[in-house]
Amino acid sequence: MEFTYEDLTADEYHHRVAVYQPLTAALRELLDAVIRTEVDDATVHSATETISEVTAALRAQQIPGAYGVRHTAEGRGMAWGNAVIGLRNAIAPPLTVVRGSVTDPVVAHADVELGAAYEGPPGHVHGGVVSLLFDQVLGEAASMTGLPSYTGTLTIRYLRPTPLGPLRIEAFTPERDGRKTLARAAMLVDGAVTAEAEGLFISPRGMTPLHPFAGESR
Ligand SMILES: CCCCCCCC(=O)SCCNC(=O)CCNC(=O)[C@H](O)C(C)(C)COP(=O)(O)OP(=O)(O)OC[C@H]1O[C@@H](n2cnc3c(N)ncnc32)[C@H](O)[C@@H]1OP(=O)(O)O
Repeated sequence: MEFTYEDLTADEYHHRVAVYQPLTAALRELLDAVIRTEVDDATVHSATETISEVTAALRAQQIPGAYGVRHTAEGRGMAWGNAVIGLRNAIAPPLTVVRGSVTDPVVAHADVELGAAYEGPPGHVHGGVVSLLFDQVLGEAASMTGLPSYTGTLTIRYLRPTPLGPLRIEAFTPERDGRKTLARAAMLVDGAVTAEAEGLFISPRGMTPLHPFAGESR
């Protein structure tokens, strides 16, 4: 698993953010609209054709596989295809993980609003999506020293259904032992905990440290 160095100036980086963020936001709106629309069949057929044309236009020039996890010389992360935080991934909620310091009581947190695309039980967040969000926030909390850490184990306790809408995840790392980090997190809605997670995150043998993580994920 290789991280990719992308030789971008800060201006080029911000330019790309300005180009792709609105595209992804528009597609995210489209996902929501497709789930909730009640227009007539002819309008749906016409929309399907229009979407196919847009897809063909974007496919005119493509990279061969997945986006990868890129980073710039300044240490800006560009996990833009990531399923949870990806700036170019409309499936991603998207989550912006805010990292503090490893000595803070809450080392990382994220606020996110989940809509119709994340439904499991009626009006509530799918259990797999709850797990997905926890995995990313815990992983980033564990990786804050700059050594990327991957999920070895992840246990979720679903205390009550999590309603769609705004929610917060708070993570902390009570134990760090060499390449292994124990991380815990809570999911909160209006200050009440709906789910808890605990995982062991492990940095693979021989992994090179990246720029120490601070601030917001991208
Ligand atoms: C950078 C931002 C991070 C974002 C994170 C997003 C979260 C993710 O989705 S990560 C993707 C999902 N996870 C994966 O794909 C991980 C797949 N597994 C692996 O790559 C490897 O098995 C990995 C890295 C976990 C461990 O491999 P390796 O470095 O060879 O471990 P190894 O040297 O055998 O063991 C190291 C220690 O960890 C323990 N260990 C290894 N694997 C596990 C495991 N799955 N569960 C519990 N403990 C384990 C070993 O017992 C050993 O402990 P000790 O040092 O006390 O003897």
